[in-house]
Amino acid sequence: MIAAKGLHKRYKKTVAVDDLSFDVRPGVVTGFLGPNGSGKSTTMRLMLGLDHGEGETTFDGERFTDIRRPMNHVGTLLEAKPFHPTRSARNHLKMLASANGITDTRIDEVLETVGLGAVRRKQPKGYSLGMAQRLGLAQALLGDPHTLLLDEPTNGLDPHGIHWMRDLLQQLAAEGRTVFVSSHLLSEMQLMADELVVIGRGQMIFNGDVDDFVREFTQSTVIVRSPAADAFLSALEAEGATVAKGDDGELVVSDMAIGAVGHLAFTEGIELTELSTRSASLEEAFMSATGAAEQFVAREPVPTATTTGGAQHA
Ligand SMILES: Nc1ncnc2c1ncn2[C@@H]1O[C@H](COP(=O)(O)OP(=O)(O)OP(=O)(O)O)[C@@H](O)[C@H]1O
Repeated sequence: MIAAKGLHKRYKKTVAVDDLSFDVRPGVVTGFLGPNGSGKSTTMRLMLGLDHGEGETTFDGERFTDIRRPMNHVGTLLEAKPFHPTRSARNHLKMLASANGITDTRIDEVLETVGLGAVRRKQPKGYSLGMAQRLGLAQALLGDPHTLLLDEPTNGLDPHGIHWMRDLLQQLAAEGRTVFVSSHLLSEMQLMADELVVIGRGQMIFNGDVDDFVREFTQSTVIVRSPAADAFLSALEAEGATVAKGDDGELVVSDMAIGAVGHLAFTEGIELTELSTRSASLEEAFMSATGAAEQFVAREPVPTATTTGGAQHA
């Protein structure tokens, strides 16, 4: 269990983390989301006491800096390639292992777990970003910790690697560990995380269940198909619903519950061939929740003369 209380960090005029408090519970994957520059990495550094700031974080009741042999309790991955460039992956882990009373068998075990068994004697300077992330994860897992704190672990991984990472983190959580992981891959997070901490400009936006986040920040719609679509559209609008008609004739109904839509069809004597709900995605919820808190907003591309058809051929 992680308990973060009153985390606060200011860089001169910038408040990077603004009085954040949250709990991360064991047994589930908790995703840490926020737009670029919202303070995720700073929060994670504060949690580990690697940055000066206010507030306190405890891991199963203890501050990270007070834990004897922290690798055996809290595994961390904060940046890719934090390795000596010419020391082999195995030697890198061996150095950490011997300082923490971890056996050679465990080193080979974690290298196999992360898929680096075959290249364990290679120097990390020859590693791709994805391989470096795997070595970073091996380092985090080395002490068989009960808690994992991972900043963008899927960064640089190919689709197979991302899938593998998702399965692994879910398995580690199912074993009862506390898994706190940041990522910009929202579709992946929707599949991987059970709970979320969402921040914007250093402030808490949401802390809770993924499904509740999607429900709170989006509107699910009701999809209707009917041979009398136009007549039903008018009836729905007369009842105050907002209705959009798709090219293929489907009606997308907002502001009315599915039961009320079905009841209206019944009272109007209109036949329906489909009546279903469409839930919004985590990405839609994230956009809606963090839109106002986005710090870096790109300008719309300006069309050039050639793309607007302004160029004339002689
Ligand atoms: N060493 C630093 N000096 C000054 N400002 C900093 C420093 N590190 C971070 N910041 C600022 O603090 C804010 C939060 O940055 P942080 O890197 O924690 O965000 P993030 O959510 O991890 O971003 P990203 O998603 O882009 O990785 C940003 O405004 C950033 O510019």
